[in-house]
Amino acid sequence: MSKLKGRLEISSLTAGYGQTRIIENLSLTVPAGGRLALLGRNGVGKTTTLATMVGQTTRHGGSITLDGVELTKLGSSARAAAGLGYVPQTRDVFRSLTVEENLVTGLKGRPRSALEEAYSLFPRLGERRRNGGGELSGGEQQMLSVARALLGQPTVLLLDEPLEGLAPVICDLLMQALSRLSMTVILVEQQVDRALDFAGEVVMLDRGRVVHQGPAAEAKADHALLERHLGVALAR
Ligand SMILES: Nc1ncnc2c1ncn2[C@@H]1O[C@H](COP(=O)(O)OP(=O)(O)OP(=O)(O)O)[C@@H](O)[C@H]1O
Repeated sequence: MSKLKGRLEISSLTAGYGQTRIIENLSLTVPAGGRLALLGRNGVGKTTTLATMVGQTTRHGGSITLDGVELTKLGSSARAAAGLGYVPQTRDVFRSLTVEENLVTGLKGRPRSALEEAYSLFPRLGERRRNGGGELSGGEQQMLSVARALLGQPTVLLLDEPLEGLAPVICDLLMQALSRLSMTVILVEQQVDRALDFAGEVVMLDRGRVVHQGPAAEAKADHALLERHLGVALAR
């Protein structure tokens, strides 16, 4: 049997935009198949952390390895080829292409029959395969964005606020689909309760630095911790 892939290790990472440093000396490890919630108040650097992993920021120091392969020396497309899948906050949907055409752009050389994986994960996309990307609801666009990333068969999936602006029933549907995945996932999310239910581990950021790291279930029960670092009060 082949060894499970997708061990991500970030060590002393400092990065930002040009000379502006947003994340400082950030270290975290996610085991192969692990699920990490990356949480923090607005503007603390969560998006910047994910964007740095995929090579879209200025890195000032530190390393990022995926299964021992140093990613920082690679460009964005080589990182994707190495196994990183990224669903940005902006939802990567081509509005002028149909759902199916959008999905085809994610095939990365795989046969067209692989599209059935996307339709089986999100039957709604199958029903709307001939609709334009611009005609979709916010929830359908998010499904499309996630499904397209998955068609590339990533070993690590990076999700930036996938639930933003979605109705609770659609959030349920999306989280159910995500919980069926077996790869490594880093989830940035403002819906703290859902993120902690999904993840095994949590990392909390404040002003670009790690201020808490530990099991998600313990964090969920520690209301003082959640209040201190996230400013949220979950229902008891
Ligand atoms: N392209 C950019 N150029 C310069 N500064 C930026 C850029 N993008 C973000 N920033 C700044 O970096 C800081 C961190 O932003 P980031 O989007 O990473 O935070 P976040 O934790 O993801 O916040 P949110 O929850 O609001 O998405 C903010 O001060 C933001 O203004």
